[in-house]
Amino acid sequence: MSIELSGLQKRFKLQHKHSSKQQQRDPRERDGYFHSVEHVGFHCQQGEVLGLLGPNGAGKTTTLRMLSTALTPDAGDILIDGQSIVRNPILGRRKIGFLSGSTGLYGRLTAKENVSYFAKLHGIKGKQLSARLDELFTLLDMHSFLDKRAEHLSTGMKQKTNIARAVVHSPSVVVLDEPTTGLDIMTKQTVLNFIQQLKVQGTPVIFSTHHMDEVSMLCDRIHIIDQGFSCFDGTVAELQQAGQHQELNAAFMQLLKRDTEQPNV
Ligand SMILES: Nc1ncnc2c1ncn2[C@@H]1O[C@H](COP(=O)(O)OP(=O)(O)OP(=O)(O)O)[C@@H](O)[C@H]1O
Repeated sequence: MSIELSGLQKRFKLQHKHSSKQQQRDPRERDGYFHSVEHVGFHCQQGEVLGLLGPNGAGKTTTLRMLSTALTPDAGDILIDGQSIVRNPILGRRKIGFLSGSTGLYGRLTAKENVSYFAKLHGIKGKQLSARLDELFTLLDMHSFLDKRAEHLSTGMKQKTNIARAVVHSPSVVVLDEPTTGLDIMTKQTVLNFIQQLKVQGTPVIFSTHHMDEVSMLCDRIHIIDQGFSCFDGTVAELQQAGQHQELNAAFMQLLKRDTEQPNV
């Protein structure tokens, strides 16, 4: 099981014309388009957890949305076990479990009904369904709120339900966009343990984060995107070396500083 992204590009047509020359322009705004992702590529193998890092607006969510097939790349390809999910998005939806920041739950349905509903859409039923639900509800510690309607769930309960929903069909690859944002310490730990469990099972996991503690705890490799470009790929030790700091936040900032000073390096 492996996933490989190469030469990804995505631009969005701008609605407004940028007028004043004094207004500071983002270098990615050109020819009436905003070039969110200019050149991004990385891979993730079986049993590997890849942390996707980058400053706000770098292009992480746009990249992950292409991975989830919600957006079609303008250029580049995404291969799962050698098969293109850009050319075959239905295959992509089956193979990838995607948690986005804005995944909505059906407010009138309970947590359990929400997850079951998505399982049934993937054709899971009967004993297989009950076993899978039970496994996920235990791993994500959801039993205490399964019968509450989604509209009455707390942020953490909603996030656990969203994660269960995203992975209910046992996808080959799991992609999580900032899975721990807004969670309390215990809920965050449950989510991190869940990612660790996926790793143990051999499922490649790609997740975006701004938290270096999660990176050092979980990630086999780190991929950094800056201003739409892939600018680093390596282990935690390699990031420390490249950024000339043991402390990961400092290494990250040093690396980006150097990267903006020498854009072609
Ligand atoms: N539909 C769109 N139209 C125009 N610009 C867009 C669109 N979607 C994203 N962008 C721009 O692309 C850039 C990258 O956005 P993206 O959400 O991928 O960043 P990010 O790395 O996930 O940031 P954050 O860490 O803040 O979540 C941003 O400048 C954003 O404003």
